[in-house]
Amino acid sequence: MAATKVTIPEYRETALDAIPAICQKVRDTFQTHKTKDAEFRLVQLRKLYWALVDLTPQIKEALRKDLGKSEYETVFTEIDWLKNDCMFQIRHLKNFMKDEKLGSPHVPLTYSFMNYRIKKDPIGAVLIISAYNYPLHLLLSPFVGAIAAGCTAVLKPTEMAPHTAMVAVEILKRLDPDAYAIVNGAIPETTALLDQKWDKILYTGSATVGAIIAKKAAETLTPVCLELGGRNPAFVTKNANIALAARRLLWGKAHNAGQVCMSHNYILVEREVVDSLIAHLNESFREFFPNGAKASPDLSRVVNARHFARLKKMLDNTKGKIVMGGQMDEKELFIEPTAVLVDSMDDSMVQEESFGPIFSIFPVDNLDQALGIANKVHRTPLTLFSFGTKDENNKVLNEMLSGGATINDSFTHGSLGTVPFGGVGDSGWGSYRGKASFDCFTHHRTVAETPAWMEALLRVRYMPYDWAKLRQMARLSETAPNFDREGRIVRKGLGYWLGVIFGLGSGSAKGYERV
Ligand SMILES: NC(=O)C1=CN([C@@H]2O[C@H](COP(=O)(O)OP(=O)(O)OC[C@H]3O[C@@H](n4cnc5c(N)ncnc54)[C@H](O)[C@@H]3O)[C@@H](O)[C@H]2O)C=CC1
Ligand SMILES: CC1=C(/C=C/C(C)=C/C=C/C(C)=C/C=C/C=C(C)/C=C/C=C(C)/C=C/C=C(\C)C(=O)O)C(C)(C)CCC1
Repeated sequence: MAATKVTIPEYRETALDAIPAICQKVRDTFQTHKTKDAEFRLVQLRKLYWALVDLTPQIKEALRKDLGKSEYETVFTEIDWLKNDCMFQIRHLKNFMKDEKLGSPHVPLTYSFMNYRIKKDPIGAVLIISAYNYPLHLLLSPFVGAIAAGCTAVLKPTEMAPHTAMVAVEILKRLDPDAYAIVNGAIPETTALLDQKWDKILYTGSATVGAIIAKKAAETLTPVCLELGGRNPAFVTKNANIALAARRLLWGKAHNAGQVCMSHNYILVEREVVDSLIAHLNESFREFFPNGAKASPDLSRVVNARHFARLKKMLDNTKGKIVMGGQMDEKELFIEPTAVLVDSMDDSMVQEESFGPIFSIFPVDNLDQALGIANKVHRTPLTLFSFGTKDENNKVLNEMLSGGATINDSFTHGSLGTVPFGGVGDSGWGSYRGKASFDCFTHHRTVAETPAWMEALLRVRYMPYDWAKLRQMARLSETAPNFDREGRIVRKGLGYWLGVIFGLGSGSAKGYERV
């Protein structure tokens, strides 16, 4: 069957002077309360699902043009991913929206008639700004959460994937035009958007720009969810399955040409197994790319000449030795998955975030040294990967913090769209995906309701104050401590029970025996 010709409109920035009105409309629509209705949300999610199906040829073509992304990866990690996002929210929305009743242990007996509950309110009109590496996924995946939560939204796709940005415009045309809008452009347009008042901003991109967004949002006390990058380490000990570690780590740097904020920047490997790791990396390379990486239909290209130059500079400046790959072609924005054996952690290959198909390998004496180094390079990376024994993997998890982590693989924790995904510290604030996407754009409002018949029971809170009533209430709600003043756990001894029986004890720590 002949392929249907696909046309994608030429990229056009949104006029700067049109931006305030676009944002105002979205804010006004939120105030109509129509997006709060469950049926409205479901219809929008269903429309989005079918827009993804109907515009599949355009999406594939746009991603091919923007990133040389293979059709396989486009379907796997953009189209199917987003369809699954829609289906997950559609299936669970009514459940997520339900009030959560608060009972024991949050609400003591004395307060139990006041119907304490958590009501799920949409946070308002939100702004979603996204990055280039999964240009549709990173734009629409949070958006699915915003629709499900009942928010209105303005989307700002990355200008670095212009074809995808224009397909996103076509997708948005299928949804409610008053509730959702798209603004295209780069820094001036994003700055104009940030000048508007938002109820929440979700930003995916570099830490440098993340700081600009957070600072601007702070001026109006606007909450932000930041999905940033990091210099992610992989730990490989001599007890790991080295062939498996090599194959899985190579996948992490070949997938989307390593333009994955979660992929490893450097591998810290115990000296005894360095040669074996390199040999297995090369073996896996030949397996993945039997006709060479350049001829492979599966390997994406680097997004643009600026990022190509950035990656080339990292390789040009390294004092290390290339031990896998190394080929590149500027005309095609092609860089082979490339490993560099370095002898210093000051090397350009370690100090900068790769965000491409290149990474470094640094030999270490032991895991303690590896953890010391990794904590110095970046104390709170987005991810880490550990290949070792159970104890070694636990040690890595205990002694280094990261947004997410995968044991014995590359970013499996981030390859599933239904579990929370996010950074920590300077690799990100907040998370989304699955129920976390709904929660990200939802205000969890505690609500209580006091029945009129309770008035007599509430005497304790009214003036003139009555100490007897207070003591009575305290007796009902107080829990006696099972610890002493030194913080030691104590268990009830004979003296305590005799006290209780003969009315001498008071339920205090008096009469307890130390364990
Ligand atoms: N944690 C996560 O989910 C992800 C994080 N990233 C991180 O993003 C970075 C690469 O993505 P890029 O698209 O290059 O990020 P970027 O920060 O250059 O651009 C992201 C967005 O910010 C806007 N922007 C750029 N400069 C701006 C400025 N001065 N003021 C206001 N807005 C501005 C862009 O138009 C774009 O929409 C890497 O550091 C990577 O680690 C990328 C993908 C996912
Ligand atoms: C085949 C049968 C079976 C078993 C199947 C199994 C176990 C399949 C496992 C598949 C896995 C683990 C697939 C992994 C896929 C990874 C993906 C899609 C990665 C996606 C990465 C993304 C989207 C990255 C995003 C990056 C971002 C946001 C960033 O830059 O930060 C059975 C079930 C056993 C039997 C039937 C046959």
